[in-house]
Amino acid sequence: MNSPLFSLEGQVALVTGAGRGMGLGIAETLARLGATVAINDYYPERAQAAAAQLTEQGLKAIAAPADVTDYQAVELMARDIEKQVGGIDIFVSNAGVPVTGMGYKKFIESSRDDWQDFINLNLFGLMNACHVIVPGMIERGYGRIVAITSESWRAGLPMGIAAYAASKAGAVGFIRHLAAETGRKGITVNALSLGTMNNWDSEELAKKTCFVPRAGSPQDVGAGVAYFASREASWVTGQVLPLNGGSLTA
Ligand SMILES: NC(=O)c1ccc[n+]([C@@H]2O[C@H](COP(=O)([O-])OP(=O)(O)OC[C@H]3O[C@@H](n4cnc5c(N)ncnc54)[C@H](O)[C@@H]3O)[C@@H](O)[C@H]2O)c1
Ligand SMILES: CC(C)C1=CC=C(C(=O)O)[C@@H](O)[C@H]1O
Repeated sequence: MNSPLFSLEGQVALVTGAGRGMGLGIAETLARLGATVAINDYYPERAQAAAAQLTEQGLKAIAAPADVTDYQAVELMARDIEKQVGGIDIFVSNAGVPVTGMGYKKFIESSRDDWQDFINLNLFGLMNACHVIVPGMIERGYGRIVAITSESWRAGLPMGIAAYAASKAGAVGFIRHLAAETGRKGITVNALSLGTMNNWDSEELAKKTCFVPRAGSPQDVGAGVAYFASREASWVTGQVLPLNGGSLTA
């Protein structure tokens, strides 16, 4: 019998920063589609609680704590996931808000240390994991990579997030090149670009700025990732899908 459309049965997915927020929504969606999900987070107890939340619902999940900005920690994490549940078929790079917070600051008032946190997480965090995970995907001839970026990579905003936006733009440049280098090996690499989401007290802003007048949810993000992560999306690569309720249309 053919599997149902968009089934991820038998596949292993790693989602970074999945202990809460958008990442947890992504992990739950992929698990509901049948994947075994490795829940990464910087905070081990957060990763464990999220994995327990999913397994209590009868879904397949394990905790995979690590700081994604630390290359060696990512290597160890990937090896451990492989040992426990098998090679990683789907990688979602979601961790993007530093554990020190967004630290909103006008660019000229920010320091090089402030910039470093964003670049380390959104650019090196993504590159570390891809460098570790892609060789296994190439060996198996299959892989799906999804990076979570932010509409701030393409829209100038006066919110004091220039370094964050630059790190997200860097991630978009990177995924396009990785897509070009891996498309012939059965791997697709795409990004979802998020607008105003519902975990940052931004419902009022979203009501004013979105055609669909609400902030986006972890379930909205999970559904977008599920498409890119599916076998069915095998001809979609190097693309960025805006997920923003219509707040930006160009
Ligand atoms: N929430 C929004 O409004 C919004 C808007 C646009 C884009 N985004 C993007 O969506 C993604 C998820 O955001 P969120 O709002 O759910 O974030 P969040 O802060 O609610 O959760 C992110 C998780 O990532 C973990 N994390 C942080 N640094 C890490 C590291 N070095 N290694 C491993 N885990 C780490 C945190 O511990 C946290 O549990 C991010 O990439 C963010 O940039 C969010
Ligand atoms: C442009 C707007 C929809 C927007 C972009 C990026 C955000 C982010 O924090 O990453 C949002 O807060 C949002 O306002």
